[in-house]
Amino acid sequence: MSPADPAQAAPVLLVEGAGFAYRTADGLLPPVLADLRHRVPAGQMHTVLGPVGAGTSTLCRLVTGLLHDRGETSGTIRVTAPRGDAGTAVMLGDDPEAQLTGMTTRVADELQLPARLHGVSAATARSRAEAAANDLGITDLWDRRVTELSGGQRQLVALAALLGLQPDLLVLDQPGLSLDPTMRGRLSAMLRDYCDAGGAVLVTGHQVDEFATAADQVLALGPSGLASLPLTADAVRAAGVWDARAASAPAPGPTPTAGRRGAPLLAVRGLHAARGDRPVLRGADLDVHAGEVVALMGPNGAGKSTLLRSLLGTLDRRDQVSGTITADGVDLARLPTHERSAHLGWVGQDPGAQLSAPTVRDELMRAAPLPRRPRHVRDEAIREREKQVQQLMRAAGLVEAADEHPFDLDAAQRKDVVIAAALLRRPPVLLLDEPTLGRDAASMSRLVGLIDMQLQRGGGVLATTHDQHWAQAVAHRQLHLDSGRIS
Ligand SMILES: Nc1ncnc2c1ncn2[C@@H]1O[C@H](COP(=O)(O)OP(=O)(O)OP(=O)(O)O)[C@@H](O)[C@H]1O
Repeated sequence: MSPADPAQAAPVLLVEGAGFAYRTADGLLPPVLADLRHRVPAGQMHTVLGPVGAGTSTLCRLVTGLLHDRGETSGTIRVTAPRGDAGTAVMLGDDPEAQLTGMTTRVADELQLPARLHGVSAATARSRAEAAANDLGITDLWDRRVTELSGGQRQLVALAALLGLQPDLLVLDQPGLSLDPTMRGRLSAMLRDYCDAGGAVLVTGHQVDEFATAADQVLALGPSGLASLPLTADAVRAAGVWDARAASAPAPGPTPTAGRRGAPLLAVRGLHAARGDRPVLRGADLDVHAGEVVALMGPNGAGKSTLLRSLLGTLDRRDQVSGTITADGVDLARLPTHERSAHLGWVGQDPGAQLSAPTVRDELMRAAPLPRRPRHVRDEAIREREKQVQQLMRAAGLVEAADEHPFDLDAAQRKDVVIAAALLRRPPVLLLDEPTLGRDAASMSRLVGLIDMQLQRGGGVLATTHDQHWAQAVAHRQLHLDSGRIS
């Protein structure tokens, strides 16, 4: 057998009868993964899809050796280099906020750090970083500060830094999360080149996107393990996965025309915003009417989050904002953030930043202030809140997670907790930054259910998203932000 012969050579990734069970203080939990069998040969990209909770993220951590002390592994998992020695595997995780090392200030340093920490010479680390930045189209970020990147920019910088390690196996958990369609296309082309150069790639996720259609094999992860997944609409639906290629989301409540007859709930005119000395918004205008969902689309770094945060008044002090923001006849631009939040409910890109209670139920019970006295009024308000919380947890599919710590939930569920909390404050307009990230089919339906509750009570929604098909199916109007203006 010659290792040079790809048909005979050991696969880069061998998974043979593998499984994993997490350990808690009370002992081993039932296995999340059991008896998995699969091989990824050099030169191939395989995509494993499954609903939230199927274990796709656990699979990524298992094959990259990140779970040793978290529980019990069974079976064999082996990564092999082309010459037959033990190979290297690296993983890009699914949390865009937690991707970066936190040890550098500038993007150029962040891109070189992993290679430098693995003993690669300074000159080689730099040339690899330059090549990766070039391949991913992020050379313009080279001199930027790491803290000043948008969500999508962070994701690409983290990936470029990992590429500097030249791993045999690249494992990517939901790499399309936070990326605009152009960047998703560019990344999947880059992964193909990586395979053509002899690497192997394993991508996991909950959605059929560019990474599934570009893969050599697509598999579904379900209760009975891994099985080949044909990318037909029926098979994808049966696997519980969201099909980002087709507009299959149920549309939410009231028709836009009904709401758009009256004055808008929110009117934004001539909004300018600069992050430090970098102009981002250059005179953006938009309206949100009662009963409508407005989707705000635009490339990574276009300024969608900047726009939402300008409305709420939560940009940094050194950032400059001007323009008028009118809600219910009030110019919000003159109000401090806590007063704006009576008009605008906020669900940011990183739901973790908005969670503080030890359980989901507590988070929702505390979402809006309750009267302190007299006692009977407070008791009545608590009973009413409990009813609302129960109803929202049912709509958000959170009943079983009521007593869990919000940080133990997956990213989409965490976001649903924050949306439910925002709904309890009954804001006229709900601002959702990337609500579609990381959702499977069931979780997309629950999102529409929550949005529908806001519309049914006469509110409006302004949501940023990179999911064009979701926007087509769910939004009553789509706006495009580019070069600081909205069209
Ligand atoms: N704290 C900050 N300081 C300075 N510049 C920033 C800061 N945060 C973001 N930026 C820059 O402002 C621009 C707009 O970023 P923003 O996060 O609003 O974009 P976005 O459209 O939401 O992007 P994405 O789709 O990737 O989330 C980008 O060039 C980004 O690098």
